[in-house]
Amino acid sequence: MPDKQFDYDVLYIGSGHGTFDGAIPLAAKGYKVAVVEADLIGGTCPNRGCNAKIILDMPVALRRQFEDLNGVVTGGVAIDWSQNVAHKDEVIGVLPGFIGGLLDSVHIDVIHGKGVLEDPHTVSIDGTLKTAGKIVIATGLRPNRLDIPGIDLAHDSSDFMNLTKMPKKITIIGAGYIAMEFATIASATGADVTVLLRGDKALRAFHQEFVETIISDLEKHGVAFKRETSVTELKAAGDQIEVLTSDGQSSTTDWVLDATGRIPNVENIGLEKVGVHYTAKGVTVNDHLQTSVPSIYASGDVIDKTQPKLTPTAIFESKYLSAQFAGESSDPIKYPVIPSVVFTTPRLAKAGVSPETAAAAPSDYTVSANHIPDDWYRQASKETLGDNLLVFDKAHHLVGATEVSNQAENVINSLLPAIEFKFGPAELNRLVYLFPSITSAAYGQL
Ligand SMILES: Cc1cc2nc3c(=O)[nH]c(=O)nc-3n(C[C@H](O)[C@H](O)[C@H](O)COP(=O)(O)OP(=O)(O)OC[C@H]3O[C@@H](n4cnc5c(N)ncnc54)[C@H](O)[C@@H]3O)c2cc1C
Ligand SMILES: NC(=O)c1ccc[n+]([C@@H]2O[C@H](COP(=O)([O-])OP(=O)(O)OC[C@H]3O[C@@H](n4cnc5c(N)ncnc54)[C@H](O)[C@@H]3O)[C@@H](O)[C@H]2O)c1
Repeated sequence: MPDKQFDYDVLYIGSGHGTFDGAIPLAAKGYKVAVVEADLIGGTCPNRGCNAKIILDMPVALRRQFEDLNGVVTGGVAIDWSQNVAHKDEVIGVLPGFIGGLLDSVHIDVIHGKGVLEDPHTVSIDGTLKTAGKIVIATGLRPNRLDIPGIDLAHDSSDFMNLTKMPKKITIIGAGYIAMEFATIASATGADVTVLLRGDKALRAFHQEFVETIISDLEKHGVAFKRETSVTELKAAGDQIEVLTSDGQSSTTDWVLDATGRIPNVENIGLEKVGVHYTAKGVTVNDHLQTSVPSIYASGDVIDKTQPKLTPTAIFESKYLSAQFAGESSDPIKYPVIPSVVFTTPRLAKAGVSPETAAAAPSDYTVSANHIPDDWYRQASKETLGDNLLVFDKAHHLVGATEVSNQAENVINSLLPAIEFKFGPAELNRLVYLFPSITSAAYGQL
């Protein structure tokens, strides 16, 4: 029950999904909760991550559908970038107020400013001290900055999403989620895009054959990929930027996106002073998301973890902590199957046991392969490329799926209950789906 010796029962540092999905139900149960936020309420995902990005991607995905249905649908489709950004701003602009309103509705104190740990129960916010029985570090990640001369000439993902005019020529450093998604958006909007890969692989956590499908499709759409090419320096060259690379070459571009990863916000928040352990990957926690200081927990992207640093993971963790703090459970955290998707066109999505794990243990798993254009439902939208791999255990339960296609995120989402709850024939036979639909197409393959 609420503890009267502190200002709050729980104080969260950061207001992203690692906080608010759990803080709101906790406060609704009568616990006294505070949220400290140095920037926009709601954190990265709504303001400069998932929500913002997917709005900019909507016309890009639509353009792809038009392209596929070319001949059936006639007339060109061009993306007006400034309208696209204006639309994004209109939709996400209200989100901090909306999320702030949800916090307010359950009497959570929102304190604006930078939170710094002073002791195991005290946080200072720009000089004001607040105490809490429990403190949650949910400070998230920030963009990595390459350590090369001239890096100040490069930009990050937030700058890209706020561009008022799409540059003619864009160079992207890195080949992870942000690089591939933003290369897709920029190219579809008319930019001449070059992606520089330090090694020879993009999207390392995904099935490489499917990653190559995306790369060759982007290449067909004009994106250049240069592998084994590290950037050594950026130089101002009039209105342009000169990009010097490890192969001794140099090229000019209008705009550079440094998409070399995101790093945890663990510095200058008092972790050393209070004794909270952390690594370069984030705050170290036990199986109750508790740090090395028992009254201090961590949630969301700032945790050093093996699970993907994504919004669904942050939501699950903040809800887990909420139930712990309310005394509803004392179980260690047990992560469900966490799906992930790269919003390129086509999309690349996956969940559960990977084809690589299955291939390494052929006595435990079987894998079935499906070519997307063979399915009549995908023929309806003239999808011309795409594949999936479905992984089954010995009892023929679906335990993993990975797909590259225009509708991969919806296929993987549809299959998720079967993977998480290990549906067998009895459960599968009880499920009927709206027909025709992507879900019925997805289950038709099992
Ligand atoms: C461009 C981009 C696209 C993305 N797209 C997707 C997607 O499509 N799907 C998906 O699942 N995930 C996506 N992500 C990842 C997703 O945004 C994160 O996983 C999610 O936001 C993590 O939530 P969080 O609460 O842990 O951290 P954040 O949302 O980063 O919140 C942390 C908050 O803490 C605040 N803060 C930091 N230090 C302090 C301090 N000392 N005092 C006070 N406040 C502080 C920050 O200002 C921030 O608001 C994307 C990320 C980016 C950058
Ligand atoms: N669809 C989604 O769910 C989505 C979309 C965008 C971002 N995100 C989240 O944001 C995080 C950050 O995305 P990201 O794309 O910045 O990171 P990432 O970790 O996915 O990719 C980083 C890329 O930079 C490369 N790199 C790293 N150091 C480098 C160096 N010194 N020189 C050259 N290349 C280097 C890596 O090899 C990799 O290709 C993701 O891990 C994910 O959690 C998710």
